Amino acid sequence: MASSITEGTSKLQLDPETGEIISKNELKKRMQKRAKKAAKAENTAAPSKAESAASKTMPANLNPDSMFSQGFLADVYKLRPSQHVRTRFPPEPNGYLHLGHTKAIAVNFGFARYHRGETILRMDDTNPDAEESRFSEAIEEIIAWRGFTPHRVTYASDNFDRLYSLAEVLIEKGRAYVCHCNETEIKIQRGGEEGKLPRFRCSHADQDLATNLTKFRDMRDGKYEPQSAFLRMKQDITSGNPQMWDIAAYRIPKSRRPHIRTGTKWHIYPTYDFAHCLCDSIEEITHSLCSTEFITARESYEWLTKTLGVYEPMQREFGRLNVAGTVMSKRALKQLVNEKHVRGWDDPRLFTLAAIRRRGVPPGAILSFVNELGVTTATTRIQIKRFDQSIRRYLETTVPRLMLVLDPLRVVIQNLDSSNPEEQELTLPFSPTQPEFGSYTIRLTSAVHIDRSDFREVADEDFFRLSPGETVGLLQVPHPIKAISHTKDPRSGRVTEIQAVLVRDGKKPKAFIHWAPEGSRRVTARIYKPLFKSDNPMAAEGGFLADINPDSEAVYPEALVNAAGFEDVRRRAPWPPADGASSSPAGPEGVRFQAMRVGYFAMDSDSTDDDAVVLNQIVSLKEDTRKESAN
Ligand SMILES: Nc1ncnc2c1ncn2[C@@H]1O[C@H](COP(=O)(O)OP(=O)(O)OP(=O)(O)O)[C@@H](O)[C@H]1O
Ligand SMILES: NC(=O)CC[C@H](N)C(=O)O
Repeated sequence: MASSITEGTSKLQLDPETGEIISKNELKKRMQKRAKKAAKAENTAAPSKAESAASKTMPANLNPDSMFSQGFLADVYKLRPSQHVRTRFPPEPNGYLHLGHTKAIAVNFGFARYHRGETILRMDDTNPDAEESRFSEAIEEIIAWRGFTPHRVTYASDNFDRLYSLAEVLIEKGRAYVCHCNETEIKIQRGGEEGKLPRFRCSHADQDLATNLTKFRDMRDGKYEPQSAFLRMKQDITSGNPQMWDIAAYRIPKSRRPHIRTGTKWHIYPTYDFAHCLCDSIEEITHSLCSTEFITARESYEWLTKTLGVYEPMQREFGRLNVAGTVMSKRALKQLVNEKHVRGWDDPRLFTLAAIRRRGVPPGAILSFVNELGVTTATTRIQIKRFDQSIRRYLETTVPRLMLVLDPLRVVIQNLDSSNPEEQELTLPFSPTQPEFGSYTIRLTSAVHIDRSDFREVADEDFFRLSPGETVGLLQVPHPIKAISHTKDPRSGRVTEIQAVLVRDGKKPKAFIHWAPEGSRRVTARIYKPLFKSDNPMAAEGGFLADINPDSEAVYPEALVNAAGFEDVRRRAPWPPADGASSSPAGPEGVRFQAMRVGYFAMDSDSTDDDAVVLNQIVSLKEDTRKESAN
């Protein structure tokens, strides 16, 4: 009995346009009808539709190695075919990592793994004004969640003593000087406002070595006011590359804020341009892979290691990953959090990695998304829906299925045969295609709950679900039900209950709907839409806050899910079982499932130990084409 139900329902298909679960034949008919209609409307397809169609046909799990075995990253390796590859991922601990960073993580960790090398996670902590320990802790933790294990975790500040000595060496080589010019003076030296006037060096560049050394030591010893002196590298002021115009190596920060690791030990801090390449050199990085905004910095990177005669790593740049329809800048995120437009840095509507994790996206899905995009030197700007589509594809075969009724409406089945256990005890598979996921039991009770949207008070020939006098299948139940009457709340006019019967000898219904038996577990379900209305919130009229979509979160506090099935899914979490998250303890978000006809869900961290379960929708089951412009 159970197996015949399983077989029967595995032939049912989701109508991607209406969200209904219908028979294969019915779907075929509908598809033919739509194809005819589409053929008539030829040449009218918008580019965004073409993009989404292309992404739908993309294979779910590309060979993860192809990113390294061919194309840009293979060429990078050929430029320096090292025996022992060592890369680094160098975030500044001044905020939370976001979706864009996943590309840099995948590139650096993946490149080293592919070449049997190793990756250092280096906190680029050269600016005490902006950095906090909580960010470096969060970065370490989220990298572990992504499934990557750094060879070592280092800090640029580990090398502060060494960097200081190298700065003195640079002075001794006559390739650095202490300068006291202000911003306006420097601008003039660099060709004026428009950069068209002749460039020249200031008189400080002519100071002798001893003066420079003394002044630099005075800077170190706190004898200069903030911004009254800085160490400049003596590069090539005639170069066409502004990164070679005697850029800063050491500075005295404006605020005297203690450093997260070295406290008040230092009055001076190395700049990115001085510290980054030298930390790469000290750590013997072979391939320093970063995003393309650092291309112009490559010349000074190479100049510095060469001039100092230290080990020379190779820097190469890949295109950034930008996401349309959201904000990722730290300043904007901070404002959204501080002004409580969202629940926090990990609000599932944001694109920080913490938010993506909380939403329930598995780390494996992120990797497969980056693989799909590939790596070149071109910037990739993706729509949120492309990311969602990739996650959907990943989850389709990796998580179990349950039925979740968001907005329950009670249906009394008048003629249930309680003496016939076969009619009541149903065994449901967790997946129609993955028998190893197993099954769970559900009881067809004399009253069940369906979703309010699956009932219409007036029958309509285009509505295949429940309406008076019409039949509909309950997913996995052998016989369909027919609505015979319903009651309403006289004040609100809302339908309160439906009376129905099982139709034991009728035709196969055209559509099937999900349901929950009496005694189901009540949960709160949160459904998300994009947080912003436009594609480019930062450019929106009135600023990004004015662009917030007021309907970005819908909460269903009375949702119902079958208790036994849910408990089993929860007990066996994380789903997918081997998703790369093994180095980090499984959080509530590992409890993932497909709610049939509704979407993919994961348990939220707001769920409490006393069993109040909150669910987040990870992604809908299909792209929401009604809100094309908002995603
Ligand atoms: N959108 C992105 N796409 C690809 N790589 C990125 C992106 N943003 C940052 N990276 C890379 O991640 C690494 C660490 O970056 P870090 O956090 O210091 O950058 P950032 O530019 O300050 O980031 P943010 O976007 O948060 O301001 C760098 O190598 C950088 O090239
Ligand atoms: N070269 C790089 O990877 C740059 C890293 C550096 N933390 C930054 O400012 O983005």
